[in-house]
Amino acid sequence: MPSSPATTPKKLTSIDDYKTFLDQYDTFLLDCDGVLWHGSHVLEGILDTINFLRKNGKKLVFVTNNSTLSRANYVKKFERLGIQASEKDIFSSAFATAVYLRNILNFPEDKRVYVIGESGIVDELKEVGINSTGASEDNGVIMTHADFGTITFTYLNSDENVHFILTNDDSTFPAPNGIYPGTGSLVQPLIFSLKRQPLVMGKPNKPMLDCFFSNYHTDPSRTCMVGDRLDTDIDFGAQGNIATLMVLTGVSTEKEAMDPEQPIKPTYIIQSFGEFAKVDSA
Ligand SMILES: O=C(O)[C@H](O)[C@H](O)COP(=O)(O)O
Ligand SMILES: [Mg+2]
Repeated sequence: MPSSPATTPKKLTSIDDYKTFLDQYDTFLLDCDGVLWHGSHVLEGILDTINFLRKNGKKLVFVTNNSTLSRANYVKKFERLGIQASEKDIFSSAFATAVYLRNILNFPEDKRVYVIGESGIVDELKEVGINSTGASEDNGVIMTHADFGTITFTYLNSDENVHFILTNDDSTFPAPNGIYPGTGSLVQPLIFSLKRQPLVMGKPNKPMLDCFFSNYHTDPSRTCMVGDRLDTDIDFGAQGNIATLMVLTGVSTEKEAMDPEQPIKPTYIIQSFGEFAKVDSA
């Protein structure tokens, strides 16, 4: 069950609000899609904000449910977009999935995973010595956002010992020209036909929580999760017992966050993470 502050989120609107907020935290866990960028389009003010925060000694860590790239390829994407990043500061749902299969499932060396998805999960599995394929002699099935054809159904339906794992189950994701169905939406026909629930790795679930908090040590009282989704990013932060800042440049809305019926509430709300660049020029 999500643990979240019952209090009403505080909306940050002035330079003084921004300064007071920033003074409270040393480490920021940054979601990527909908906070830093839409696809490969970096949002306004983000580069200046990142440079300003780092200039002021703040630590930035990237925590994304987007499993399309390995950490190594995320480093290349960050650099291409003008952001310095190293693999140790990147936590993706593909990395959390690989860690889970290796350390928790102790995935058999002689078996392979059937992946529906992109190079991110294939490369991260390879990093931990797990081979993947699209053939039939496998005993694990992982999906990211891609076509969930009948082969997957046949495979998962044939043997209940076949692990059914999702890197993430986001219902949608923010792209440069709109919001599109995410992994969680694309897999519904399979869940309905199989009458079986997958194990989900990404935010806000335990595999991603364990992957981050066992690999990255930070003072929770001086750490803040920044995200665009209430049901993944803000819930992830709440379960990690850290403060949360919701931006309005992605999927969740201020109305949803302020709804008295909303069980998962951010500590703070801001229009965009790029707003903090204004503190530097104030
Ligand atoms: O379907 C997806 O891949 C996710 O919705 C999306 O990419 C989320 O990425 P994040 O906002 O966690 O960076
Ligand atoms: Mg996001």
